Amino acid sequence: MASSLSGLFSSSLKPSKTLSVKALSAPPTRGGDSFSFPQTSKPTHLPLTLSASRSDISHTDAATAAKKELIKDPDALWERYLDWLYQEKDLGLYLDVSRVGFTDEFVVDMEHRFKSAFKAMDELEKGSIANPDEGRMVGHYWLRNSSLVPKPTLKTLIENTLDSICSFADDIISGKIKPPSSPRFTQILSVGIGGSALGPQFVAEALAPDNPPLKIRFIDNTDPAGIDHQIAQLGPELASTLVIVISKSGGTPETRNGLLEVQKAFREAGLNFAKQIYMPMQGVAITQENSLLDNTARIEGWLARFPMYDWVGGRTSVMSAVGLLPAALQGIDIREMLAGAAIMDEATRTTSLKNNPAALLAMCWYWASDGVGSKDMVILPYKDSLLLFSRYLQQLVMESLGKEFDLDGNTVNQGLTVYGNKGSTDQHAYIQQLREGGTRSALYANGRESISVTIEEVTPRSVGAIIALYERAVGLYASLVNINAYHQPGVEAGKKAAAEVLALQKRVLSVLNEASCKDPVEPLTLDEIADRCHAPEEIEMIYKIIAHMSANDRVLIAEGSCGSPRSVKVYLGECNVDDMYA
Ligand SMILES: O=P(O)(O)OC[C@H]1O[C@H](O)[C@H](O)[C@@H](O)[C@@H]1O
Repeated sequence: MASSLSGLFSSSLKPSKTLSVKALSAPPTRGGDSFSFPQTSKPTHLPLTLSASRSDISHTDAATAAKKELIKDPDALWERYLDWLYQEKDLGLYLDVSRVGFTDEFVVDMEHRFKSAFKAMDELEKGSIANPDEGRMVGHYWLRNSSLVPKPTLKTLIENTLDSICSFADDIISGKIKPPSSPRFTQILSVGIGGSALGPQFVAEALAPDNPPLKIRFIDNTDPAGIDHQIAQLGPELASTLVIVISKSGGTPETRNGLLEVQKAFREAGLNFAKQIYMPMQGVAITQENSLLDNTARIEGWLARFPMYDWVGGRTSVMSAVGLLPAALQGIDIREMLAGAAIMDEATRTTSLKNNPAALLAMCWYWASDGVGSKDMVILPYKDSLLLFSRYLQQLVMESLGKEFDLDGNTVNQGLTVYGNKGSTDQHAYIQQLREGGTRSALYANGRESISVTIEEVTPRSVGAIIALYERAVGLYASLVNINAYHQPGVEAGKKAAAEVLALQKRVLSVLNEASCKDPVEPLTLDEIADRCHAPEEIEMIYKIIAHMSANDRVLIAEGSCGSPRSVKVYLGECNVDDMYA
C-alpha cells in the first residue's frame, strides 16, 4: 500500500498571495505521499498525501501561478518531471517538485542563497551556538550519527542512552521488570505536551503493530475530562500501566498537572500510588538532568530516568529518549528509525541543490510562499497510519518558522501555517476549495502547484527518513529567510505567563485557606481576595482562577452570580488546600 501526503498553501490570511498544495491523484490503493500547492483566487490549501507501498507527498503552490504561467504541454511536463525527480534508493523515497512552477532564474538565485544556508547548517552540525537565546547548540542530527558530535563525552552519552533504552524496553516487555501486582506491564500512559507528545504520538500511530507488547495512551492537555477519559479507558489495567512523564524542561505546568491527576487516579483506584510510581517498576521520567521532574523522580525513587539534552529542541526530540523509549516499548525497531534518519541526513548534506531533497522542499516553500509565508500549507497524508504527520509538522514548521524578528532584529513576522488531516478525507474538504474533486493533475490544470513525496513503504526506516527530511528542510528554509529556527520566544512567553497564573493561584488559595479556617468561616469578595493577595491589578485573573476552580469541582465554593462578579463570595469547603495545587 502506498501512502501519499499533499500540502496546499492557502491565501486565507493574506488574500493577495495564495499558495496551495494538493495531493496528487487520490492514491487509489497504493501510492505515495504527495504535497501540492495549487494557485487560485479562492482560498487555497496545502494537501500532503501519503500511501502505503509507494507513498507520494505532493505540494501545490498557488503563488507560482500568479508569477508565471505553468507549463501546460504534456511533453514538457514529462520532461520537467524527469528532470527534477529526486530519488533516494536506499529509502525507497521519491520527491517530485515538477508541479511547482519555479523558473530557471529562480533556481539560479536560490543556488546563490543556499550557499550560506548550507554553511549555517554545516556550522550547526559542528556545534555552533545555533540557539543564542538559550546559549545552546542544536544537535538533533547527532542523535542518529554520534560520530558527528563535537564533544566525545556527548558521543558516549548518546550511545549509552540508546543502549539503556533498548535494554530497559526489553526488560519491560519480557516481564523481567514488572509491576507489583501483575505479571507484566501492558499499558503506557505518556504524560507530556508539545514536542514531548507529538513525536511519540506520530510514531505510535505510524508504526505500532496491531498488537503491541504495550499499548500507549497520551495525556497531552490539561482538560480534566480528557485526562479522566484516558484513565477510565485503562480500567483494571491501570495496575499494569507504566507511567512515562516526558518534559525536557521538567517544569511545564500542563505536564505537571497531568502527572498530579494521574497520581490522584492511582490513589482513587485504591492502589498504593507510592508503590506504583515512586517505587521501582512503575514510573519513568524523560527530562534534563537536575530539572524539577528529574529531581522528583530521583528523590521519589521512580523506576527509571532517561536524559533529554539541552542541545535537542522539543520539536526535534523524537529521536532522543522522548520518542525512542515509547517506540521501543511498543515493539518498534528504533535503530531502524535512526538508520533511516541518518541516511536522509546524509542525503540532505549535499550542497547540490538539485540533489538535496530538503533543499528542494525549502526552495519550493520559498517559491510558493514568496519567502514571506504568504500562503498556508495543507498536509494531506494518504496513508491512514501517517495521519498525525500533519499535526507533527504543524509544531515543527510553525514553532520553527513563526518568528516576529529576523536574525538582524528586523520585524519580519515570518511564518508558514500548516493544516492537514488525511488525504482522501481532505479531498472532500480542502480540495473542494482548490479545485472541485481535485487530484494532483486536476489541481495543476487549475493553476495550482504541488510537491509529491513518495515512500515505498511505511517502515521505521522511512518514517525516520521523512522526519529527518522535514527537519532539514525547516532549518534550510529558516536560513533562506534569515530567521532562527531553533528558539521559540513566543511559546516561552506563554509558559512564563502560565507559571505566573499558577503562582497567583497559590496565593489565592493561601488567602482563602486562612479565611476559611476561621470560626466562623469568613467568605471573601473578589476585591478582598485581590487586596489580601497584594494584587488588586490582577482581580480579573483572580476571578477567572476562582471560576475555573469552582467549575472543576475543587473544594472552593463561590456563592453569588457568575454574571455579576462583584456579588461573588468565596470560601473553601475544607481548610487543607494541599490537593488543590494541581
Ligand atoms: O518538554 P517540555 O519542556 O515540557 O516542553 C514541552 C513543549 O513546550 C513548549 O511548547 C515548547 O515550545 C515546545 O518546544 C516543547 O516541546
